Amino acid sequence: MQVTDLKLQNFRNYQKLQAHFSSGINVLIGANAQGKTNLLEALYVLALTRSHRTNNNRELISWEAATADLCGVVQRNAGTIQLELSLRPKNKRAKLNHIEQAKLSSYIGALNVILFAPEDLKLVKGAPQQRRRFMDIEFGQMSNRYLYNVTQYRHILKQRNNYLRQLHFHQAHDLVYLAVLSDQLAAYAAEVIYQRVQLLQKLQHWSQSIHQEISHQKEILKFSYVTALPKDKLTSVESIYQGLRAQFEANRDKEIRQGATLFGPHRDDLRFLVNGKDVAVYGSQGQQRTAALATKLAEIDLMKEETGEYPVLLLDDVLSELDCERQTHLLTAIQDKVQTFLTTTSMSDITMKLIHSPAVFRIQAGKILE
Ligand SMILES: Nc1ncnc2c1ncn2[C@@H]1O[C@H](COP(=O)(O)OP(=O)(O)OP(=O)(O)O)[C@@H](O)[C@H]1O
Repeated sequence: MQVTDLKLQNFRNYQKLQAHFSSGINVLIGANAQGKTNLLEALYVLALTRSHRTNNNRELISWEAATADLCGVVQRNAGTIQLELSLRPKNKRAKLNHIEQAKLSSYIGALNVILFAPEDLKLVKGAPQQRRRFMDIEFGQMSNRYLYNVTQYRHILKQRNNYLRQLHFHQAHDLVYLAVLSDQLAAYAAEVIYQRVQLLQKLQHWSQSIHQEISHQKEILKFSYVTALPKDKLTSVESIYQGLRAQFEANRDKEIRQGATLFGPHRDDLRFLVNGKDVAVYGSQGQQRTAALATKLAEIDLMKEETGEYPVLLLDDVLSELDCERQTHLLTAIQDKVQTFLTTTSMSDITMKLIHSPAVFRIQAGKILE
């Protein structure tokens, strides 16, 4: 799929923008603080209805405005879709082909994007939240079922945590109600965990071959899903559900004491193994970056496998973070295959040579200079 046109009104430092993009590599070039990342962020927000940089809509709306409007035309195999998103400080409205979508989950998926920023190179070593977020964002775009289950899970988790706190402070006493919440939570959690395990297996398949190539066939990358449940319980939704119910039951007093849910997808993690060793613990920085790069590139192929189309790739200043060999891998993997938006303050001659006929956009103070 590709974004052919984008219109922005009062989004960050873009008061008004109208742009037509190439189906290949779009290079957004400009000095610092001119709006390159803001433009990538606009595409990300248009796809996912939320930003990767903030949870606060107010920050996305230009300082002097009350609403930000984003409109994009997306070319897909099945035809053209127009996406419209209107952001206010406390709410948002999304339309597909002029029809308002009551649920954001029916809007998300019309445009699939993969964002790759310098902090993604820390995916392996960074905090567990980063890896959970990675799974939720990417799998949520690939699968409506995942998106639905993870949204419901978060909703019930909030309720259950509130109720555990009330029990802790003796403001509530009904343990039957807690059991009902535990059951509901275990049901959604089981779906999320099962799908994570399944999709990670597929992602591993794609990332292994990319990783082997970058490491010159010397290393094998594997993913391991980290959860408090025993591995043999991860084979079906039903056995995960039963396992979680048993955990909630066995740890009821502990959870009330702590006033929080201690088990479930919000506590799980993802580990990267290279030749059987945890690369976050034993790997060099280079190995950790290679594992992260292979994983991000594998997402492109997995998304194609799951949705039938390549996503749009957003590369925020990552080329400067990669050495020449990894840059070459990245650019050859995406070239002539995936529509890409790439921000940079300057392009080296070597990089420019690697990109076939790039469309170059000069960004200055929230404007694209022709
Ligand atoms: N809500 C907003 N309204 C108006 N301007 C904003 C808003 N939010 C951010 N900005 C401005 O956007 C600019 C930053 O743009 P952006 O993050 O896209 O930089 P960049 O071009 O990617 O630079 P760098 O190369 O340093 O990353 C800053 O000048 C900032 O003041």
